[in-house]
Amino acid sequence: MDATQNSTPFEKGAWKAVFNRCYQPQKKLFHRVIALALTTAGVEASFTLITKEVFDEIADKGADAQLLGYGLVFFTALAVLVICIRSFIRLTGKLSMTLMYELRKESFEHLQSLSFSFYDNNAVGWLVSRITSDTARIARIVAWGTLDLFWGIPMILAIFIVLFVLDARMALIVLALFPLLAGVAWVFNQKILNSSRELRKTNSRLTAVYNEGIAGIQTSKILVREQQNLKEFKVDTDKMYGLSMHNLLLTSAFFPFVNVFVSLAVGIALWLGGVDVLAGVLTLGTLVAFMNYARTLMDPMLEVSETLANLQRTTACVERVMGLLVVEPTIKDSDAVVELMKRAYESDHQTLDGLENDIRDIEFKDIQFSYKPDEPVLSDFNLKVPAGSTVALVGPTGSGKSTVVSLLCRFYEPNQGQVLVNGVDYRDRSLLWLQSNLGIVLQTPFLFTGTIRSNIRYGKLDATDAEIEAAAKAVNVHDIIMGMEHGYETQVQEGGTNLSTGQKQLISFARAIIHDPQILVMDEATSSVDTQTEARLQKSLATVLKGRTSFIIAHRLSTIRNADVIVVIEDGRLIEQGSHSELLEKKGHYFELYQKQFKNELEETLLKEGEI
Ligand SMILES: Nc1ncnc2c1ncn2[C@@H]1O[C@H](COP(=O)(O)OP(=O)(O)OP(=O)(O)O)[C@@H](O)[C@H]1O
Repeated sequence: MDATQNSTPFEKGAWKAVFNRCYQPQKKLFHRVIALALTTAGVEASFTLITKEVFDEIADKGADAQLLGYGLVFFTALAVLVICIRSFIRLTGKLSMTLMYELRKESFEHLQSLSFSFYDNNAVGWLVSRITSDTARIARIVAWGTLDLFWGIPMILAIFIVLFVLDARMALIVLALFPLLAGVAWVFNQKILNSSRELRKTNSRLTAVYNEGIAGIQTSKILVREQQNLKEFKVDTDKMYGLSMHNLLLTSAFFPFVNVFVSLAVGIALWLGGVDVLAGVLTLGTLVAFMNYARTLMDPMLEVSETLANLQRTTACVERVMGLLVVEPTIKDSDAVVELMKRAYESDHQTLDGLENDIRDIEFKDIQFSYKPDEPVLSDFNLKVPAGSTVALVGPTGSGKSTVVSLLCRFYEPNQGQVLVNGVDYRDRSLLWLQSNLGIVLQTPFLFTGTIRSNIRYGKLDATDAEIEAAAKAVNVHDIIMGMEHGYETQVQEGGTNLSTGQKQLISFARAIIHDPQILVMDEATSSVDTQTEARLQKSLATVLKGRTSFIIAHRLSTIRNADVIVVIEDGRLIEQGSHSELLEKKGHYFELYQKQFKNELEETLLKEGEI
């Protein structure tokens, strides 16, 4: 199942699912919040009854009225109320934060397990919103909504019952007004709901404009787009302002309306009750109780209707987050492999799946692959590589070179055909075994926030400092790191903005080889590094590639020339394969490519080497 921006697979039962997920691990906390909500409702409702008794006592006994007992009960109830309020604020806050943490952790862990194809369909910004704002909203509404509903509904019921017990006729008259109030409140809520929805949409657009404006500031400046950006930004901010004002007007009209309405109910109670008190059929205490309850009833009613509206407003968030959590990774270990891994674990086998660890050869056999149906990217792709060889993948842009290495790394799996490791389909081996034997250097190096040391350690979490330095030395970046003020402890800023692309590239190279992978995948990316870094990379390459099976998307002639096998790909097909001299001799596609693309580079190199 796929959770894309445009569709959520969880249309029904999303609330039930999210509530179960939240409730099960936090049962105790939920029960405590519910107990506090019920106690608070009971205590609050009892105040009016105490007042009634005081009035009746005074009306009955005049100056002889005994009020001390009532005072004590009143203060005890007050003390209990204060303790309840303090406790529910603390516990509901704790519940809300715990739920948010758990939902975020679960979503994040789940996202990490998903396959690349999932990320092809879901933008990063959209996913970040799900993990941050949606989870926070859900946690808040689940925790505080539980409190409000378990306080509000029992309170409303208790007041209804007391009013009927006190005087059924008056209770009916006062309560007859409430369906009207509920109707008007519903209309207001719908209007506020619609305008809030529109407001949120505009806000998302505005955030996107902000993001683009800031992230793409350099491009905007170069293209002199600032004025246009400002114009677009103004349209959205004006709309946001208008919608916010509309929302404010609705809300500000709603509360005075509610107040007028409640006062009307209280006035009717006063009028009818007053006549009855004068006629001696109603006690003064009961009249006061009626007026108080009619007023008090408003709070739980408003709270419950607000909570229900919030639940409705949050349904879309719940569907999105739950939709995300039910997406299954498309690439995972089969049941048979899981069984193999279980047996290997029990027998303490050296590899995760109990099969041989040393890679002897890798073969792409009759591979057909497409990212989207009916748009083939690789067709009839066949290639067998003995261990220890360096394979250079060359070909025009978009020909399928990166796709070949994505399939090798099992980021995607072939639609047809097989990738065989030692003659065994890699789907019959543990995914973790394969990926822990891979070292990857991408075209655009990515470093995490943290120190340079921790970034290299990502490649082998238990690496010692000596191993980290050895890896850095192997790729010729040790002296660059030592030249920095804080050496290996230098902090890498978000996105590695305080390092040059070349430095990032070399550090990610050290990270890729620290765990001594059997297979190394490299996107050479000469375009993004300066000549000095290129020279460093070049120097280290011979040592690093030794004894490994390497797949290099090669841009540099020197790498291509030194590769054991050059594979020429065009339109997703392997059209030529051989060593540099073999392919030149053949005077085919590689020769043509060489003439067009690499000859200038070769001449420059030869000039440098003084050969001509
Ligand atoms: N994630 C993806 N989803 C859909 N199509 C993709 C995806 N990645 C690549 N493609 C398409 O597959 C084809 C091959 O792309 P690939 O990146 O493998 O080519 P390449 O030879 O590595 O190109 P370059 O040298 O420019 O990096 C291209 O048409 C590309 O648009």
